[in-house]
Amino acid sequence: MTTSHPRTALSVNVNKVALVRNTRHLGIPSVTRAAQLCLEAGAQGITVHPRPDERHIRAQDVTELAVLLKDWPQAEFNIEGNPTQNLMAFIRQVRPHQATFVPDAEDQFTSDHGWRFPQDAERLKPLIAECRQLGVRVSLFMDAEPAQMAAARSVGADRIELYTEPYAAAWGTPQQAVQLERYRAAAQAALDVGLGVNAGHDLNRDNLADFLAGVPGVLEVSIGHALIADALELGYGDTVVAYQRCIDQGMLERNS
Ligand SMILES: CC(=O)[C@@H](O)[C@H](O)COP(=O)(O)O
Ligand SMILES: NCC(=O)COP(=O)(O)O
Repeated sequence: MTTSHPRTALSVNVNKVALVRNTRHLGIPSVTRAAQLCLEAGAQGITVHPRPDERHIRAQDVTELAVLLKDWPQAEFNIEGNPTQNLMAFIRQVRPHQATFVPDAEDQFTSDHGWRFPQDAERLKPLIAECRQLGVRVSLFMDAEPAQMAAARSVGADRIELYTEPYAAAWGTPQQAVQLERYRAAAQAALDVGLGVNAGHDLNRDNLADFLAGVPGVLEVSIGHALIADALELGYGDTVVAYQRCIDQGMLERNS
């Protein structure tokens, strides 16, 4: 499966749709319906993070989304998780476009840090190699540390995903410019060693444009928590359109 996107791609993370669904045995809201509506509105991809405790995305959701995405050949399926826990079984079964490796513990509240090198190198190398043999691109969830990017490349990753919570927490405060500079430098270091750059965690309609205006070469943002919260008010379609406008605004500012 191949994808090409001229602008930063929006991958909608549907974890939180599953979280609400799982509080009853009625199958609503539907995860596949949410994904379909987001894709119809112009989202370029769907992200899930099936955690080992299945608190939100379940194995069946991954299978059903993979079937849905066959009707959307230009859209990307991105599965996130820890490859030393449950992620690799999904990758072997579904062969998504992208696997995002995240170093979460089994009971992690939410993702809160990236891989660390050299500590994580040896256990990641064979898992990255296996994904690439399966035709699956690998992105490593990373803190905005420029010095870590060469090591991420040398273990065989195609891309990194910058963990954006520290930027999101600083947005609108005097620390915003300091954080943006960290992310700019980390993205540039990644680009310099041949890595593609993704970004995600706590991005929202307020902070997204400034991020893309300040950070070079972002190929994809994956956004879930804030986007699904917005969709409760605006509906999936209008929400995706609103996030695409933020992306366009950020890229316009970057290029002007
Ligand atoms: C890797 C990342 O930043 C997201 O996957 C985030 O961890 C979402 O997971 P939850 O929806 O379980 O918080
Ligand atoms: N990779 C980040 C992601 O998929 C969504 O993170 P969030 O927007 O739910 O914080």
